[in-house]
Amino acid sequence: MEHVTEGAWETLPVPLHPRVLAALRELGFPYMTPVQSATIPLFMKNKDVAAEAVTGSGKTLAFVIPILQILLKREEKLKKMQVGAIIITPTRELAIQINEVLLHFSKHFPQFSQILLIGGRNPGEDVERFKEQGGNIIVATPGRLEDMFRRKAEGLDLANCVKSLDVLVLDEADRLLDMGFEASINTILEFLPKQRRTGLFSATQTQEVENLVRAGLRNPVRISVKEKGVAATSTQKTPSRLENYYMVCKADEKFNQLVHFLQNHKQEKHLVFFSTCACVEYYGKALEALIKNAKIMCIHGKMKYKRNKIFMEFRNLQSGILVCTDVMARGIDIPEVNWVLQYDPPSNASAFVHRCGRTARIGHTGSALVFLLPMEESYVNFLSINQKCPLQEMKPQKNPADLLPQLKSMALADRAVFEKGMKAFVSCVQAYAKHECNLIFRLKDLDFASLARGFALLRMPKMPELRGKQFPHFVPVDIDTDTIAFKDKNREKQRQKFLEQQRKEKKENEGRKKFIKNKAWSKQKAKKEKKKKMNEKRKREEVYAFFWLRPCKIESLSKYKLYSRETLKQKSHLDSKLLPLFTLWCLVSSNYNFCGQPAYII
Ligand SMILES: Nc1ncnc2c1ncn2[C@@H]1O[C@H](COP(=O)(O)OP(=O)(O)OP(=O)(O)O)[C@@H](O)[C@H]1O
Repeated sequence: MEHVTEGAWETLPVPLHPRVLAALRELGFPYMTPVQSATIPLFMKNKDVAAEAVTGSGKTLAFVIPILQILLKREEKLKKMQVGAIIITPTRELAIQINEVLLHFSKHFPQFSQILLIGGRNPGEDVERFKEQGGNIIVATPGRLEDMFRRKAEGLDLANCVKSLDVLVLDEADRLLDMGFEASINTILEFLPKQRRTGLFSATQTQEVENLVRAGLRNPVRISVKEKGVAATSTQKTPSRLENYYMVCKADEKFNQLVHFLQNHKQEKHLVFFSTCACVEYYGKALEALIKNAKIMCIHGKMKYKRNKIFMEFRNLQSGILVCTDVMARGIDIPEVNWVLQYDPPSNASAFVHRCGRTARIGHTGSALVFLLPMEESYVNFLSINQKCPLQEMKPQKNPADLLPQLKSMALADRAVFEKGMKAFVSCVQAYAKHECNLIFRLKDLDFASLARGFALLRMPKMPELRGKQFPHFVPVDIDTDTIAFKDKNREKQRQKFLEQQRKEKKENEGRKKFIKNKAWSKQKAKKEKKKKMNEKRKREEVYAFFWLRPCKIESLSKYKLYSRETLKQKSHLDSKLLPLFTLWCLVSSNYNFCGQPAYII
């Protein structure tokens, strides 16, 4: 460990509280890491810091310790409901992890209350917990913290509680300050006092000054810490002890290569990253079915309540595979992860660094492997330049077992697998279109047929991105996929009921269409008849209007000559539009003559 730490804690210019030192001894950390020795003295003074250090280099303690020291130094002790420090981090798992690290220290300081505010729990319970135990130190995710500011009606005036704030920390700051969290972070920052210390921490720290100003940093000290033993000129963002590989293979070979790799690394601990939740669901089930004697777990952002349980369970495993999305990309500190496998490259380059950083932490060794399609190979060069992340090539296994037919059989046997595969493929194509490096990840050049074979699809799905395209190299399975039933009897019963309902509605609709069509025709016919009668009536009315001009008894009707509309037009030289007006004028002006002679009726 000495190769990654420098200096004992006692050498800090500002001595740490004895109980902080005691907690560090309990953890077995006699020495500081470079980022800790660089950041703690500055943060404990009135300095705002923007710290950048490689993944797994101890940034958490670099802000947890100063927070405790600052609160211990307060002249006016914090009351129960007064908030002295807030730590914001992008994911629930990371907030849970930081909260645990903090608890290890705050348990030595009973005068400080600490509260975890994250999604996936009942916000009303959070309000009650806060009112009951207070929250001198808050560890939170942005959405839930923002929500808590809006619960004054429930008796929690958080806006008032934070007036005593001394320290704000944004962990994984570049992620928190990007567009995804912009609204929440801006809302939260508006409630916080400007007079405070602010610290930003990340392995890929934001460089935009406006982001630093937005976060409320004043004359921040930028701390960019190298690993010990690495050349000062090195700008590599991944740990020096990380062995980073890439493998080039076609889309319909990737899954077989992945399974071959995992089957040959069974007694180890791996993270396997996919681009979407649906891919995690589909391939997680597939790996579970195809790789025997290995613990395979899945976690992604759309899971509501299982996430925490799965995360804690996997952390305690000696070996196993966690299939995940980027919800596990940043900050997660799982001991002894041997390999980070990226089945899908991440949507942005900084996520690549953070994913790799789940292994080779704090001086341990570790390896990472990213699968690239032939057309994506230039990503290697991009990573080397943009993220200072050098990769070595790993050749694909020659003739690995082809497991795709087994995956197809699973889909034919259970509609749940079939639907998961289709949904995963659609989500993968849609995610591909959103790559930050869209010059490398070009949707228009993607071989959809090969990709569909890699998903073991039974047929190509209907989706806008595929509209009008032909796939001669994709051979669909020759069955009507609507006949594939769910293995789960209840789900199949529901489906059949739904299909029956659809059939009935379709029949009704056809009947309705026919009726409407007939009705429309008959309506049209009736309309024509009506129009004809209307026209005849109008003619009569127009002329009758003259008839009324000369009040006479019905028996004398034969004496009157009835002008037709056309004749009236000719005689009066009036435009047909004006004729009704003229008629009206005559009625109104009781002018009984027409063209200088009494009106006649024929
Ligand atoms: N001074 C130290 N001595 C030994 N181990 C330490 C020390 N400080 C932290 N560690 C351990 O190093 C590991 C990584 O720490 P931490 O999670 O804080 O890294 P990080 O820089 O925040 O990583 P990431 O960038 O992924 O968030 C943890 O297991 C932690 O317990």
